[in-house]
Amino acid sequence: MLELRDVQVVFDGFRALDGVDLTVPEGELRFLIGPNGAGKTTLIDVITGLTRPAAGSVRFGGHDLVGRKEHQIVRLGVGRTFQTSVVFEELTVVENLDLAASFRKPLWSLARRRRGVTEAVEEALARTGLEELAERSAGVLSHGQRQWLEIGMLLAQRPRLLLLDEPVAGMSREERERTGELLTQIAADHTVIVVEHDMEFLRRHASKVTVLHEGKVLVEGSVDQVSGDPRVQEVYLGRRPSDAVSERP
Ligand SMILES: Nc1ncnc2c1ncn2[C@@H]1O[C@H](COP(=O)(O)OP(=O)(O)OP(=O)(O)O)[C@@H](O)[C@H]1O
Repeated sequence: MLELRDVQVVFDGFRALDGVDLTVPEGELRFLIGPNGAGKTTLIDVITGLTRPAAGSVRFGGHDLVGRKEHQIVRLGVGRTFQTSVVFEELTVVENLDLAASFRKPLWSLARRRRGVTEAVEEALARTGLEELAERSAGVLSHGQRQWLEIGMLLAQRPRLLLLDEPVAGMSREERERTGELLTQIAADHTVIVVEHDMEFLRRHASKVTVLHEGKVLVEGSVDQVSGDPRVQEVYLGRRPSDAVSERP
């Protein structure tokens, strides 16, 4: 379980997070939305140790995360994707997965490792449906396949909590659908937090949504509750039209 209490992040006097409380039980697929600058990425940065909060607590699986280094938080089972790609284009799909899997391991185990594909890599390939492309260079993947590879790289690190930043951005309709199914499958045995703007995607795949606004949790609930809430409609007015949550299909 992930639990944030009264988390504050201040950049040069500006409150990027202003008292965030958030509880995500184990095995939940939680979506995080909010207008530009609401604090979504900052929230992920705080959980993963990239940004240290000025106040508040972040607990995960019985551990206090505040003050820990990023790699220590990875070892506790927290993994994230970034908006920018971390895939090595000149390596194959399986080599990228293998490299990602080795990040969490101590050096001695790498030195002793047998040749061949580890169980974690095998599993990541199967889950993301990339088996057929395992030996292809990552540089030739389509945009969607590359995003799945990044999710696979995260899975290969065997995290318990996955934080995904806009995983369906730029994907085709069909790729978005597959990604939605993939996230639902992953959430069967992981806790997953997804930052996503695409309301149509949320309607199809989200059960619980947290809306951030000006560094605070504005509303939390089902997609229907959230999109029907006048406060949510108000904060999205005049912003990116694609974010207009009042639109109905
Ligand atoms: N390192 C930083 N230094 C100063 N200000 C920052 C820093 N990081 C973020 N901010 C500011 O904090 C606020 C929240 O930013 P954040 O990136 O968390 O928002 P977001 O909800 O992820 O937005 P977006 O949808 O645009 O990605 C913004 O006003 C941003 O300009």
